[in-house]
Amino acid sequence: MSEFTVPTLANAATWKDVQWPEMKNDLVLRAARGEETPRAPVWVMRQAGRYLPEFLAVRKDHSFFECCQTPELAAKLTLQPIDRYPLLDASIIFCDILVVPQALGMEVLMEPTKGPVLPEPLRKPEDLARLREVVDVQKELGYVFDAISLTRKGLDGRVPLIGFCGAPWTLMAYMCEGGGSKTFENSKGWLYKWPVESKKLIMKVADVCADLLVGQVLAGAQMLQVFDSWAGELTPHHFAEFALPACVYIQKKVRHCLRELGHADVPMTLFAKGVHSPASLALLKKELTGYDTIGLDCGLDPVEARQLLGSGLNLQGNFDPAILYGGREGIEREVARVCPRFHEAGEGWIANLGHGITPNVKPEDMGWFLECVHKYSKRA
Ligand SMILES: Cc1c2[nH]c(c1CCC(=O)O)Cc1[nH]c(c(CCC(=O)O)c1C)Cc1[nH]c(c(CCC(=O)O)c1C)Cc1[nH]c(c(C)c1CCC(=O)O)C2
Repeated sequence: MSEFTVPTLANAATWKDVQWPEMKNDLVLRAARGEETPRAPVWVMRQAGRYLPEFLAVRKDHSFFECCQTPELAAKLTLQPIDRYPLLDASIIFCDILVVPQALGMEVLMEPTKGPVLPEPLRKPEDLARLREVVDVQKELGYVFDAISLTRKGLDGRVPLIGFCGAPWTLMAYMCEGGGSKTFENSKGWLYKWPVESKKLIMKVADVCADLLVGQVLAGAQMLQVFDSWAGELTPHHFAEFALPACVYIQKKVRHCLRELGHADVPMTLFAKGVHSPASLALLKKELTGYDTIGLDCGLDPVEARQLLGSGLNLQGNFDPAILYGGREGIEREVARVCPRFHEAGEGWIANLGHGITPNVKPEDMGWFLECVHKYSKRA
């Protein structure tokens, strides 16, 4: 008996009959499989969002979660950057990591100035009883799957579609804090006060994350990324004890379920932001986590990271998001500086920022950044 339960998904039997448009650009999939590509494929975390006027126009009339939950809107927002920037090599589904706490039964609001707010955070182990015992991802998150299928059609093979989820520790932090935090007093408090219950919570979240990713693949996602945005807040010991094992569990469960469902494997990326200690990076080796690609934030040098991460693993990243405030010359100079570092690091490379694109970036500067990556990432 396997430790994993395959989720019940509406298209578990029918996905095989769907014929997707032929891929015109699969560079990112090739890099994610470890192939050396003629230039680095490029996409940008949070590429569909607040810096785009066409996004703001849609958001004027619809709340954030309404956008996530309405497949037509989510597909439209996902396609906006692809329509605007023909130099993008991947799309990422418009959604949010906080749909998983919602699926577990928690209320999540997106407040204009504060960001996410969870009005009733988990403050003690007894609060775990408030979470749904079993989560039917098809029922709770079927809208994500519908958005994925619609988007894949709308992409018409232009670029691959990435599905994603938040990592369990990052989601636990939101669920225990009730929103963003500077001190992480409640979530880290949990880890020290109630390590056993913390693991229970993290693994409960991990199961839903894995089911969500499996559903996304069956619906048409071609690559997956797990966002552990708050991994760097943990001590290396807690990262190894709580955060990383849950990400590894997700990787194993997703691949197991895809096999059981007769679906081909897909490349998986782990973005553990802020993880810089040599000991922690050494734990991210391919043979230890099973992820194909590791996302680097901009606090790491690609060559140094490669030494610690070992071979057989692709790197993603890691331009400073502030590069986009650097003007045309500044952008070009920095892209020209960073590309050789990735070439020296070797093996597969997917160019990206080291964290999400920030508000107030001028859309034309994003376009120039993409042009520069196309030019300077060419292999000699
Ligand atoms: C931590 C985290 C969240 N969400 C996400 C993360 C992990 C990545 C990271 O560390 O940045 C991931 C995410 N959020 C969103 C996407 C969509 C796809 C993409 O364009 O990359 C993705 C991949 C849309 C979004 N998620 C959010 C917006 C802006 C909301 C709005 O329109 O008001 C978008 C486009 C809101 C959000 N959602 C979250 C926060 C903290 C906020 C508020 C601050 C902010 O705006 O970035 C939680």
